[in-house]
Amino acid sequence: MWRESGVTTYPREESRRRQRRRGARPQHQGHGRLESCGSGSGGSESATTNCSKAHAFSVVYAIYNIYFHSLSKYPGPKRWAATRLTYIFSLWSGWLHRDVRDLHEQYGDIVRIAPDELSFARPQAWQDIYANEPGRPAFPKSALWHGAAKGRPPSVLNAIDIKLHSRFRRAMDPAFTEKAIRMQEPIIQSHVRLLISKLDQMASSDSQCAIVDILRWISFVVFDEIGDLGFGEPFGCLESSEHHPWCSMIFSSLRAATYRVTLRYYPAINWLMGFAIPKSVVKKGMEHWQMSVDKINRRLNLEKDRPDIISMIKRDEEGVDGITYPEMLATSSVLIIAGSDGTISVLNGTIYHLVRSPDKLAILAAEIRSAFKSEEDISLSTLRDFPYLKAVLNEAMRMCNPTPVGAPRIVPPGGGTVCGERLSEGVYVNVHSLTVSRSPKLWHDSDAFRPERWLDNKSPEFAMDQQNAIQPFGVGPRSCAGRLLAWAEMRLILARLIWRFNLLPTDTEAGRMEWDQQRTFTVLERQPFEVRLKRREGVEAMD
Ligand code: HEM
Repeated sequence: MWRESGVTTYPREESRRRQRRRGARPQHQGHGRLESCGSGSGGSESATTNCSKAHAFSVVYAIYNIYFHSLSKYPGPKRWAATRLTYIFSLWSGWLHRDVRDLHEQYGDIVRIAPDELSFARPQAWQDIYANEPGRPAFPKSALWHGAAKGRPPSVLNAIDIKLHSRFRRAMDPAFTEKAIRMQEPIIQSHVRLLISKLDQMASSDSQCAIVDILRWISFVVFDEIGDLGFGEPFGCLESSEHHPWCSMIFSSLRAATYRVTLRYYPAINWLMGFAIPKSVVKKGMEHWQMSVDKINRRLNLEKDRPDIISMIKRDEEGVDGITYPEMLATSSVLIIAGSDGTISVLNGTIYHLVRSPDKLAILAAEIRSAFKSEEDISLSTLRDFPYLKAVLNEAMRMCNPTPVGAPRIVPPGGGTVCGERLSEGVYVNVHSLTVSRSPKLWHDSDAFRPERWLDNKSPEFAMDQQNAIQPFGVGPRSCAGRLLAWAEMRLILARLIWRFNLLPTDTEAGRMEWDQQRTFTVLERQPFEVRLKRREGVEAMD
């Protein structure tokens, strides 16, 4: 390692070695090459002149960005600094998370990844960007990335104004406390029980062993749970063993939403969006919204004291001390997405690593199986005190971060300081989650799944690990509202799976899925993952 411009960098050879170790990534196209206009054989003279002017402007703009912009002093490739296009093409390819990680390896822990954006790979940046500090609020979200869609009411996720957002959080937070989750436990347990019984049937029907796409089943249970808590009715995924159209729609729309957002970087061509998006996609989006409206209306007509999230969110039609009906509509849709995506990815990632690390799985199985005589004794309150279970999930969140690209913020009017660097208003900043999760500067044996690093009595080799480098639930006023619920669900689902089944690898194509070969469109685009499930000896089949 050496230092350049006050920023620690890796030798390029080390960077190349790491790339080789991770394996070649699938080919993708369009990497930051600016299209040349050319004159075109039949083009008119004026078109040629306009094209030449545009070309000249692009060149001047790129030169300005590279050499004269206030961020020029920061390291990074010229191709990324010259125009936003390189970033956008990388984002569209689904490999932005890995491209930026490679840039950090090559250029250090502060890298310029667009004319007006810096990526940070230092733990301190979490505090500086996302936390409220005395006399200085957290950096805001930007309208570009998080602005509400036209004609839609604001939700907790896209409420950019600080006061509006804090009204949302004051109204919602009571639905996510320890006490609230205790009240929600019977609903959560009922879905986990149905999951286990469905899997048990599959394991029984095929000589006590079944190959299952565990990602699919985790998605079913998480969607049913959050649907029941957030909309007042499950999606019925477990019952039908199929994704409900609402859930399938989310999967297919995230990539399109990422593409759409990037057009906002170019307001002059943003209008193209109307033509670029196929009518069928627009229609599906409207059906999706209508489905949410119908669901929430049905729930609001149900009894008030059903212990779910909806009943615990404070309402106020004046919008002063609670959230209004339209805000509730927008927020409950968002809750289903925010409340499912991370949990599904982390649980899938946990199982992915456990089946590849039988020694760790054996320790976890011993911890869980020795503690409970009966599966029905497994409850949220008992699982809180299981150190290895907690360590396994923490390590899975490090290795399998559901949002490896991070969460962009914008420097507010008046400027701001991140890691000692004074930045002017309007600069985009981000902590790059993938890099800080896997950096060998921050973690011992950084690319290996080692839950032991999170134990109180960890071995000295992990003493220098910087555990505050990862913040899977974010930091500050906009950090995850549902983190306690996420922990509760993850502990319960994993413990009950392991209590009943032996989880084994399988040599099918989906069983050989490589975690780091998954693409990211804002969140991870998960690939099917198969495992073999075998009911433990001595455990009776479920009714
Ligand atoms: C392992 C699972 C989860 C992870 C890793 C996770 C992670 C995160 C992160 C990093 C953020 C902040 C995003 C940003 O700063 O832009 C966030 C926000 C949020 N999460 Fe989660 N989350 C998880 C599960 C849940 C669950 C179960 C719920 C409950 C329904 C939930 C509800 C929310 C909400 C409402 C926000 C928006 C908070 C705000 O803007 O004030 N999350 N989550």
